[in-house]
Amino acid sequence: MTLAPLRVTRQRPRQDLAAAERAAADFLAALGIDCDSDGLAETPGRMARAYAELLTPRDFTLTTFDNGEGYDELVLARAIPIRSVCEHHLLPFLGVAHVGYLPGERILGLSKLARVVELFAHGPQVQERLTRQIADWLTVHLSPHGVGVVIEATHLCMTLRGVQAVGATTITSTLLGTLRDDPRSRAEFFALAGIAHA
Ligand SMILES: Nc1nc2c(ncn2[C@@H]2O[C@H](COP(=O)(O)OP(=O)(O)OP(=O)(O)O)[C@@H](O)[C@H]2O)c(=O)[nH]1
Ligand SMILES: [Zn+2]
Repeated sequence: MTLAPLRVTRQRPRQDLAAAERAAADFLAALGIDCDSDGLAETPGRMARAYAELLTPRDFTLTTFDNGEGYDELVLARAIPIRSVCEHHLLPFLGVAHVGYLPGERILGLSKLARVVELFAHGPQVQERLTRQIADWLTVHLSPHGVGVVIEATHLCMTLRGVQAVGATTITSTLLGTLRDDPRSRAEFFALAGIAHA
């Protein structure tokens, strides 16, 4: 097998944690929350660091391999944990992603499917775009015959506040190539992902 390591790095946004901490303190003060008590004194700093962590993806090395053995069955990673923040409220949405592909020229290490999910989950997102970005990225880097991505998530902006639809989950999917066009492959993908599909 031929190794083709590829270091995946994201252009990190300029981050000024001290400014973010001051802004968090102002934000809380504007909402009438007094940070002078012992318990809250460090909170603006924690908020700044927590959001910096949530919004910044980790770099990783992606190694793809020639599909020398010609493996042509579905490869699927089920229930990859997903955590992101919605770009409308900057509140978390949490759930799982099922990511599969029908190998073409290239295959990749199984852990990298979860890495790709993590790469796009960081930063302000909407679930539909996140789903599509994962599928497109795999299509570009693996030239597979098909790609399927399903995300099932709970949005805290929908459950904790607003409409307070506690327990509601949102499912999004992107199917490309054979997984979109061939009913048998599509049904197999949904069956292996454990999703009821008419
Ligand atoms: N399509 C989509 N919508 C999202 C996502 N995350 C949050 N939203 C929605 O974004 C919308 C923002 O609507 P607005 O009316 O501008 O904001 P809002 O007044 O806070 O809306 P409510 O949540 O209904 O109180 C809401 O309907 C959210 O449920 C997502 O990933 N995809
Ligand atoms: Zn939201």
